[in-house]
Amino acid sequence: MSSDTYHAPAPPPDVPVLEARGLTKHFPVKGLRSHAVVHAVDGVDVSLRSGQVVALVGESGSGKSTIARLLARLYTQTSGEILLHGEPVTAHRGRAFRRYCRRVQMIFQDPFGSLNPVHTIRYTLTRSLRIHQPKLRGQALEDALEALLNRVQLQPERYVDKYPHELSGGQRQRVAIARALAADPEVLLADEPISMLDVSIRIGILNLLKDLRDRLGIAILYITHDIASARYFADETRVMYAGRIVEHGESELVTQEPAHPYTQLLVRSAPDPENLAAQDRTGANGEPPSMVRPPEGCRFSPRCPFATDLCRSTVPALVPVGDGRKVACWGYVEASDVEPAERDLLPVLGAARVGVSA
Ligand SMILES: Nc1ncnc2c1ncn2[C@@H]1O[C@H](COP(=O)(O)OP(=O)(O)OP(=O)(O)O)[C@@H](O)[C@H]1O
Repeated sequence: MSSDTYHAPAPPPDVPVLEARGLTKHFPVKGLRSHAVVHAVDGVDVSLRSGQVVALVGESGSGKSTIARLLARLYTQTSGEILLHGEPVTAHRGRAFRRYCRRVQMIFQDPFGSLNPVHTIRYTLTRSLRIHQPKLRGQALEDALEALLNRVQLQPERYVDKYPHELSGGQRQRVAIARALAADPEVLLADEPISMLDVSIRIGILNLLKDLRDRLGIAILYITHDIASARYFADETRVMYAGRIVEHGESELVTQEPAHPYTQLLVRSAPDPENLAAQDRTGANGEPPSMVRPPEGCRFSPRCPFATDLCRSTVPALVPVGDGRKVACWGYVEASDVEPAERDLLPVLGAARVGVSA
């Protein structure tokens, strides 16, 4: 990165920098003599815009990391499209692929594992700068290295010659972010970037990412199981359950007035979102479903206290519920929008609809 100002080509305002449409990934199940697959991601749409953070929230195993890896082109999708500035992305190797990888960088959960312990910070960052900006030489390379460390709020003279084991977890994650910035990316895919860090330093990393969003105009996909951090950090929140998006909208709305019974369960179980198996006050209970044989219809229906036969048999589409929010739940579908025979099967969510116009 050669200066403080964002100089990637500005997309037209209504074209997302990076977009996924109907993204689907099925992993073959190894060892079985069948065509069984893990339905990790099914028909997911995501749009990332310059200077915006989108949070992807859900329990472990809901498919969040698979989406990040598909967008980073570490996996090939089973179906669906990925578009960069509105252009379909198809390359898996060669120059076009390398150009895509420069624009779309990933930050991993584990800053301990993602930095090579035998190299200094200078080596790691200089190597990344050389790969992504090969014209930088001599003093210009030194200046870029210094700018990168300043950008992630690490004093160059203090940290540049240190090894990863001499840094704290938060400092290591800052170096990992600096390495991604060396490519001058337009998109950062941050997969649980704070979950392995001490609680006391998490906010500092989120504030750094916010600063990159605001000052460099970077689009950020923030993957987390912690819906409270999505409220703090993300402009938009998408809630995933068993490979599908069940609700999305402005983070403030989704986190303060959750509409989908699963989002309500997530919000109620914060700050311990992994502890969802016990009976919840809404009556939702049980475990996430098998992803090899996911339930027909709404995948949340086996756990949902409001589920009817319609929920158990037919997948609900994402329907608008006002203020730009969409929810995939039969409880929000207007009776006039379904066949007369199905009207009696629409679930009545009662108190679950609080805060959302019917
Ligand atoms: N390479 C793979 N081969 C087979 N199955 C996989 C593979 N990667 C992920 N899965 C399965 O796909 C589903 C979604 O996994 P994924 O890691 O995307 O979920 P996640 O929401 O990111 O969970 P976590 O927060 O635990 O990382 C899980 O059932 C997982 O076991």
